[in-house]
Amino acid sequence: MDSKNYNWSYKDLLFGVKRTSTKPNLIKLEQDPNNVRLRVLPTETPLKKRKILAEKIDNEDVTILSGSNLTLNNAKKKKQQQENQKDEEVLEKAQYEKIQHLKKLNRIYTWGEDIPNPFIDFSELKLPEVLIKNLTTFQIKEPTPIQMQSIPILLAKRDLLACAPTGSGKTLAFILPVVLNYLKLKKSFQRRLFAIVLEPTRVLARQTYMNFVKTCHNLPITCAFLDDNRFPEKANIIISSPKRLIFSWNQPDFDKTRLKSLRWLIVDESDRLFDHSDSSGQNFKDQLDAIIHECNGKFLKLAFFSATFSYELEDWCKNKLNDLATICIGSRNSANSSVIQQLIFTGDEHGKITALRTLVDSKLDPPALIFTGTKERAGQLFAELSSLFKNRPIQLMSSDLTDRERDTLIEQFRSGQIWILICTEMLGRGVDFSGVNMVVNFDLPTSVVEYIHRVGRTGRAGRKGFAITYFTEQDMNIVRPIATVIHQAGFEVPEYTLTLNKVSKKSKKKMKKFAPKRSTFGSVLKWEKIKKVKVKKHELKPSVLKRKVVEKSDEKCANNLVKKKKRIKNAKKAINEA
Ligand SMILES: Nc1ncnc2c1ncn2[C@@H]1O[C@H](COP(=O)(O)OP(=O)(O)OP(=O)(O)O)[C@@H](O)[C@H]1O
Repeated sequence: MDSKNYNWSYKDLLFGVKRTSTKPNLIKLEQDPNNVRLRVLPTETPLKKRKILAEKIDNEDVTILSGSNLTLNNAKKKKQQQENQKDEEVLEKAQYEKIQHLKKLNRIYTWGEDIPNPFIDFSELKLPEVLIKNLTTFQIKEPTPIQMQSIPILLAKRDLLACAPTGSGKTLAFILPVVLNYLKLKKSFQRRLFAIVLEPTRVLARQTYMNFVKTCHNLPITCAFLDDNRFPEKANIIISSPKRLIFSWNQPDFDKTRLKSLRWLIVDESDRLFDHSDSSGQNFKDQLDAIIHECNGKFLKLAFFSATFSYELEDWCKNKLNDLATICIGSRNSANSSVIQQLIFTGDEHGKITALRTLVDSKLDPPALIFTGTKERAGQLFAELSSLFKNRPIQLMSSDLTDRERDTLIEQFRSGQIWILICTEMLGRGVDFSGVNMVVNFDLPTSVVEYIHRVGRTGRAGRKGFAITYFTEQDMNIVRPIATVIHQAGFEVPEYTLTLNKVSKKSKKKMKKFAPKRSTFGSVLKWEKIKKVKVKKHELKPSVLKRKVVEKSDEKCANNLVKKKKRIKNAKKAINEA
């Protein structure tokens, strides 16, 4: 039996490639004329019935061995066994080749011992009816490549490090196995804390929480989003930022024994978490160590997901975890292949405004996200575009807004009420705006990782997207890596950008802390005017400030509010003096 004789047919999916058979794990033996399927009848079957059956089954691949035929001598039996073993080996080989072929087609690369095979169809997971219904409601019919591979690994309860492009469905790739593993628990264990999902920001934690809620609709699972300091009492799955989680554990009424039952710790956007240093100097590695120290249950498993690969994270996982499985979909650190990318030289900052104006006037395909390097520049650009295009719904997302205002803006952008959203790195990662048609990098991102995530806000869930990146004379020392990524994805870039000097380690480090200095553009005064109005609107009276502090019962929040108030006061003073 030669596996090459199999004539599998594959169909292209939104994300990947799938074999068309509805029973993917069964090799169709009938396709090979050399195959013989054996059917053994018990000896007690009457001779008459045996004869009738033999005549009835007019099928070459079925041989009926009657009871009397089973009285083979030992030599014949041995031969038969050898042949059976050979057949099994051939079948195994065919199965192995089929899986390898499927992995190759979907660009699924794995490392680790005994990696479970990817699945092809959700029906193979034997999902409960309710779950199937929930997925279908959200148009989820076929698994994406990361889901094909990560779900079987997590169902096998293995530690995992997974890297897959932006918008490729990583969230569901951990939600589904966590939910399925939970549903498999004995009823007596089902009332306990089962999984914690860590997200780098509140916006992302809320988004992932919403995805859990949608997936678990009508299922006996309680999910909670840790938005204040209280660790939810009855939740089975908690979604939080690491900082907020640690803070909630430090509350006097927190019962640490609850963490003993924890089975899963999922870290999303994991490379950013490893990279990130907050103002207190504490980085995520320390926070994660603290979290793992507390969650030291015997059965705890860890899974890390990200769109960009970090060697630091890989080293950490290899050192700390046993029996780690690693997945990478496509090439490491490359932009999503559904996005058409363009790199445009504009000379200087005024050139950028001219180019953007032409773009908005002619071929802007809303909804669009425009990224700037700092929140000040985002404000200036907002002022500039709002005065140029008075009738277009343009908005500004800024860290000065309250959580609620940010949530509202995101919802309005998702629903199409806002056409152009100007923002900073704050929305660069993880946020799922599945309908975004265009991303404009008004300011060149300072690293390839930043570029990949920003550009990944479009071209999600298999849709096409378009990304334009501007650069000026001032960016000549940092443009090369980004030009290389765009070029490697098969798009044209100005030839000279590929041969410019490499970015030194020192300036890479510096750029992580401070945005590159850029000349101003348009009229700064316009933004100052708008800001003044905004400052008035958001001005925090002492009574409001006090109430907010009490509401949040969070000393740090209070400090931040006081600092914010001081900043606003200084800004007002500066404006008045000017
Ligand atoms: N199997 C599927 N079929 C169709 N759509 C899917 C499937 N899985 C996920 N999606 C959709 O794809 C979109 C992107 O998914 P998700 O946000 O999980 O991407 P991601 O890989 O986490 O991206 P990022 O790295 O940018 O965070 C979502 O809108 C989600 O609903």
